[in-house]
Formats: sequence, structure tokens, C-alpha cells
Amino acid sequence: MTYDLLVLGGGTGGLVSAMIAAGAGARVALVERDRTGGDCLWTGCVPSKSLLAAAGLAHAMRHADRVGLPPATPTVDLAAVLDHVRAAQATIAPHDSVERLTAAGVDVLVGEGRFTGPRTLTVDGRPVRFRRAIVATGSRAVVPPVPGLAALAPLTHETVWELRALPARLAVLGAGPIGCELGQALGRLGSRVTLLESGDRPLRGEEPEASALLAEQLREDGIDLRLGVRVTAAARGADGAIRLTLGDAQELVADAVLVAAGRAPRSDGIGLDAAGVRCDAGGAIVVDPTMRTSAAGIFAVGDVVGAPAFTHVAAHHARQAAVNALFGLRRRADRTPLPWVTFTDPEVAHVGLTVAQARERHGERVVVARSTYAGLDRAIAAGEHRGGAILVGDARGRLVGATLVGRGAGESIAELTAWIATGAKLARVSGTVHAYPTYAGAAVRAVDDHLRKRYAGPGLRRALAPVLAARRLVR
Ligand SMILES: Cc1cc2nc3c(=O)[nH]c(=O)nc-3n(C[C@H](O)[C@H](O)[C@H](O)COP(=O)(O)OP(=O)(O)OC[C@H]3O[C@@H](n4cnc5c(N)ncnc54)[C@H](O)[C@@H]3O)c2cc1C
Ligand SMILES: NC(=O)c1ccc[n+]([C@@H]2O[C@H](COP(=O)([O-])OP(=O)(O)OC[C@H]3O[C@@H](n4cnc5c(N)ncnc54)[C@H](O)[C@@H]3O)[C@@H](O)[C@H]2O)c1
Repeated sequence: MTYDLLVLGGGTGGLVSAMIAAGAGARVALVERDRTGGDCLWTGCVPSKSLLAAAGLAHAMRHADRVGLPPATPTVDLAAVLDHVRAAQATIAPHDSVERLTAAGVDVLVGEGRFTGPRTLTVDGRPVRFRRAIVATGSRAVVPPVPGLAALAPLTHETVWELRALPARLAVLGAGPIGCELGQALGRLGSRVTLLESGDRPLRGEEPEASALLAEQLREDGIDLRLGVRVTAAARGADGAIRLTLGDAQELVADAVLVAAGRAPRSDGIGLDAAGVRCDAGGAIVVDPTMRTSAAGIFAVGDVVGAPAFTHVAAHHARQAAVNALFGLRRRADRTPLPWVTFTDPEVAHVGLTVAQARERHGERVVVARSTYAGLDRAIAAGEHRGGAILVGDARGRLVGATLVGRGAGESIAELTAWIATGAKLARVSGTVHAYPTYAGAAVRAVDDHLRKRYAGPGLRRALAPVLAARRLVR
């Protein structure tokens, strides 16, 4: 049989592609060599958010006095916390399962897939023919070429879940989303964490204020956050401890190292040359906005096409690619704003342009509205003080970007994403009634303050003075 659509990879990108195609009545095969569900379910979003939930509670217990309760120091048993992680995975797994795919009409082919031509692929050597294909093979952790590091088999987001006990001293390499989320979680659960970042701030792509608030909290948590640091060598001593040599000739001793220094597309070894699919210098499959690769009839989605690497982006790509592949349409994946959230405490949520990007694109006349949780009633009532909102408008005042920091940021960003998608002006955010008191109020407050500063000055008062004087004459 020749399949209408062959999907290589059973993570989010592959699952969504296959389910949509099967729903449309196509003959679909999905090839997966491991467990369906991919990085998100097994080694990414779900376990990290489950771990963060436990870490957040441990932190809240220690700091209960912020709201007038006696603080408590939890005795953390990592094995029990990881039972919670696995229970969350087990609850979600049926949604991504082979059984669900099969029931929907997808043929799940278990094994290693490799293209052998533009319309053929083998699964553990067995040939399969297809009319159209979607590549969704994801990405893998990169271990930087530091002498001695790879030989230590450092932890990555793939293996950290196999720990039996908390490392007493944990060195984390990289303060991107993975390093910050996992570093903060393991630190709050009891490891002494040193977070080593070669750049000058954590979450380097976010607004500098967001990075600064997160850095403050990480340090308050007791994490030794070292910026502008390069690890030049790694070795295990006779005592079993790991010694990292830092660029400035200092030594850091740790019981375990977690590498969180970026990810690389998983595009090698899958026969892309035989299929005529081109990759860029970093190994990302080159696609156009309709997710077509350089090979006619072959599409690619998710992490394998490079940044931004998020589950909801993989799903969004897949929705466009599946219908484009089956029906020859040209639906584009670049027509909608893409939000993302780093689930640290404080959460950092982002959509659209940063202030610097907006200035580059729209010039100096961009509008910037800011607020902090120090003036937000909901945050004050909850004893939260670290957070705020930065909204960016173009020269005409249309919302083009937003960053929210603090509790609730990940939820509130949805509203701003929708406003950007509709081309709304900033004033619409505060013109819309929001329930009181909510964290969503941070964005409203930012816009209100901005409008007040801009319009409610002496000029407006001078202009309105005669109107008010005339109204006083009316009985
Ligand atoms: C620690 C961590 C936390 C994260 N947290 C979040 C979060 O909170 N929110 C968010 O949006 N994103 C998060 N992400 C990112 C998210 O997990 C990825 O963007 C998403 O899983 C990508 O989906 P994908 O389908 O492209 O690839 P994957 O999920 O990696 O799926 C690829 C699949 O292809 C299979 N495969 C590869 N090669 C072959 C082959 N030759 N033959 C057969 N099968 C093959 C693999 O086994 C895998 O199952 C996180 C990532 C990490 C690492
Ligand atoms: N909440 C989420 O949505 C979430 C969570 C985790 C990961 N992710 C996704 O996974 C992607 C990968 O995450 P990541 O954190 O591994 O990568 P990243 O590329 O975002 O960050 C890696 C960090 O490591 C630093 N670094 C690189 N080499 C280093 C070295 N040798 N020494 C010290 N620092 C070094 C970089 O400067 C950078 O700050 C993210 O970009 C995101 O798309 C998403």
C-alpha cells in the first residue's frame, strides 16, 4: 500500500499531523522508534512542570510566614516527587498513545525510520511507500565541546528523570529555559545549585527587566548564579566528585552536572539527502512558511525546523502542514503571534516583539507601557512582590509585543496574544473590563498609567478648564 501521508516521529508535531490527516479520512502511517508522546510528555514540558509544582510547594512551605503562617522545612524524598512526575505522565499518556492513534485509523509503525528516496522510507529496514510525508523528528540536547565533559556523561533533560536522589551539589550549564526551570526546581527541592551562564543574563532572549527579576529570585532562592562564565575543562576526581575548570581558572566542585546549553535538530541519520530535503548549517530542516521543505511533497514541523522550539508551535506547524500536504493548500504558519512561557518563579511569558525589536522595526516612536506587581492589588494580597508587565506598541499605538513576569503571567499572556492577533491598540487592553483583583490587571495598569502620563497632563486640564467652567453654569 502507498500511504497518502507518512509521518516520521511521534512527538507533538507528528501526533497532531497524523490525527488531523486520519480525521480527514486519509491513509496515514506514523513511524516512531520509542514511545509516542515525544519530548513534551516524557522528558520536557510534563515532567518539568510536575517537578516545578513540587518545588513551588516546598518553597511556599519554607516561606509561609509571608502570609502569617508558621514556615516549615519539608523533608524531600526525590523518589516520591518523581512518583508524582510519573503519575502526571501516566494520566496524560493515553492522549498520545498508540491505542488512540490506532482507534483514529493511523497505522503506527514501530521502529527507526529512514528515507531511501523522495517517496520511500524504511522502518528498521522494512520499506514503506508514501505520496506525502511530514518530518517531525524533534531535537536533542547539545553537550558543549568542553574537554572531558562528554566523557562524564552529564545529566541532560533526557536523563535527569532517572536520578534516585538529589545531588548535594549540582552544577547547571546554561541559564536558558531548561537551566532556569530545572535549576530552580532542583534547588528548591534541596540541591545546592550553581547555575553557570556564558551570557550576561538568564533567559537572554527576554526583556532585560524580566531576566533581572528572575536573576533576583534565583539568587534569593540560594542559587549561585554566575554570569559571563565559560567552563574550559571537566573531570571526575578520585573521590568521585566532578571538577569544572572555569575560564577564570577557578574550580567548581559538584556531585552532578546538568547540561542545558541548547538543543540541536534531530535531522541526521534519517536519509534526508536521499529524499532531497535540505538543512541549514545548524542542521535545521529548511522550510517555507507553509512548512514545505526543498523536496516536493515532503514537509517538516516542530523542533526539527529550528527555533522557536515549543510544543504549541509544533502543533501549530502540524495543523498547517497536514492540510497543505493532503490538499495542496498553502496555509501559512507565520500569520499568528506565538506566545511562550518559562515556568520559573517568577513566570516569564512573552509574545511578539521586545522593546528593542520593536524599536528596530518601527523606529524610536514605539510606545512602551510598564507596571510592576508592587502596585497590583492581587499580587499584594497574595504576598507576591516580584513581577510586572511590559507592553509594546508601534508608532500608531497598535500592540506588537508583551512580556509579563510573575504569578499568573503564563495565563494572562493569552489575552495579549489575542489582542495582537486582532491588531488592537493598547487602549483596548484597558478599555476591556477585567475582573478585580486578577494578575491580568498588570497589563491593564500598565496601559492606564501610560495613557494617564500621555494624555492627563496640564495640557488636557487647560483644554478642559473652559468646558468644566461652562458646565458649572448649567443648573
Ligand atoms: C525540559 C524541557 C521543558 C520543556 N517545556 C516546555 C513547555 O513548558 N512548553 C512548551 O511549549 N515547550 C516546552 N519544551 C519544548 C517541547 O518539549 C518541544 O518543543 C516539543 O516536544 C517538540 O515536539 P516535536 O514533535 O517537534 O518533537 P519531539 O517531541 O522531540 O518528537 C520527536 C519524535 O520523533 C521520534 N524520532 C526521531 N527520529 C526518529 C526516527 N528516525 N524514526 C522514528 N522516530 C524518530 C522521537 O523518538 C520522538 O518521539 C520543553 C522542552 C524541554 C527539553
Ligand atoms: N517553558 C518552556 O516553554 C520551555 C522550557 C524548556 C525548554 N524549552 C525549549 O527548549 C529550548 C532549549 O532550551 P535550552 O535552555 O537548552 O536552550 P537555550 O538555547 O534557550 O539556552 C541555553 C543557554 O545556555 C547558554 N550556554 C550555551 N553554552 C554554554 C556553555 N558552554 N556554558 C555556559 N552557558 C552556555 C546560552 O548562553 C543560553 O543562555 C528553548 O529555547 C525552548 O524553545 C521551552
